[in-house]
Amino acid sequence: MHSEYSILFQDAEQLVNTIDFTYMSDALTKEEAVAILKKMDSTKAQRESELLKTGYPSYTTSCGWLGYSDEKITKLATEAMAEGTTRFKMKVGKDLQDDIRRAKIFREVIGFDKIWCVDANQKWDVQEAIDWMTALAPYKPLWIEEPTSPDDILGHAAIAKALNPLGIGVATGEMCQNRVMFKQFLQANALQFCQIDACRMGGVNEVLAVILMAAKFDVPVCPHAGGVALCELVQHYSMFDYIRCAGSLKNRMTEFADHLHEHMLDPVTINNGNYVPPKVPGFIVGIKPESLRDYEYPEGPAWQKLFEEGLFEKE
Ligand SMILES: C[C@H](O)[C@@H](O)CC(=O)C(=O)O
Repeated sequence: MHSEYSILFQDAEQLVNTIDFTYMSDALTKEEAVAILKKMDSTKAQRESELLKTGYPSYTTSCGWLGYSDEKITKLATEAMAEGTTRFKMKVGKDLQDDIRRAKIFREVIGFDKIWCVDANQKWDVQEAIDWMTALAPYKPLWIEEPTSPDDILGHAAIAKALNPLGIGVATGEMCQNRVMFKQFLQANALQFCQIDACRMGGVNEVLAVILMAAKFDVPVCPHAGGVALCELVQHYSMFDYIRCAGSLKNRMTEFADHLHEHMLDPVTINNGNYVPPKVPGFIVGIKPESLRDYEYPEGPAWQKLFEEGLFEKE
């Protein structure tokens, strides 16, 4: 793995020099970042070999999308457990009684020994989020993701404070574009799970800054990956975080959304609920030429079929 992750195995000073610390020094200084990396150096090879053996923990969102029938949730969660998955996320926020019923189904299928999280995708106001999650607390969600506006840092802090006694953390970050926003979330104790997104952040350097800040605040990084090719990209960050920054897998897991991987040149592999470290060098995602050809708008055969079936009208 070392060859594929060479940039991530640079010495601490070299790696830290790739990060812009402007606006960050009240949360993490360059010297603190170097110290975090150096502290992990002596044991990083051991964590690298562990990852190569067992992989990195994933959680699945693919069983709990809004609109899935009770039967579909039961079927998919049962199948996921049979494949070794022990961490799950369910979408919430449309109807409370519907969420309570689906939460009950989830816990009946997976039990209370598995990790189960919920995601509201920015649906609620602050007090509404607190009330709604209080009603779901008996089902023991590890976190509520995006409970309110992704820009409302103080709102997230109020929700986190109110839900803390119930053992529910706040997760957010998929809409966060930069290190300054994450800095404030961390300083305000407004998130307990840091969900960097590989494509919404301003590049590798920006993500490395947030991973190092999260390590300083001892906040687990659990990357968002519920979109096209995000799993393929973000797995690298999780493995870097484990090997060089956090050094722990406690409450750390990377989202796995099981769609569209068949179009990737090097699709992610999940084995027994864990991401298998990629073997292809580089931080890249390639889409198969045949997929690009078939889905090119509007002449690609996939679009032509949709037009013929009347599902879409050609503009
Ligand atoms: C599919 C969208 O990107 C979004 O619903 C994914 C998401 O919020 C998540 O996976 O978390």
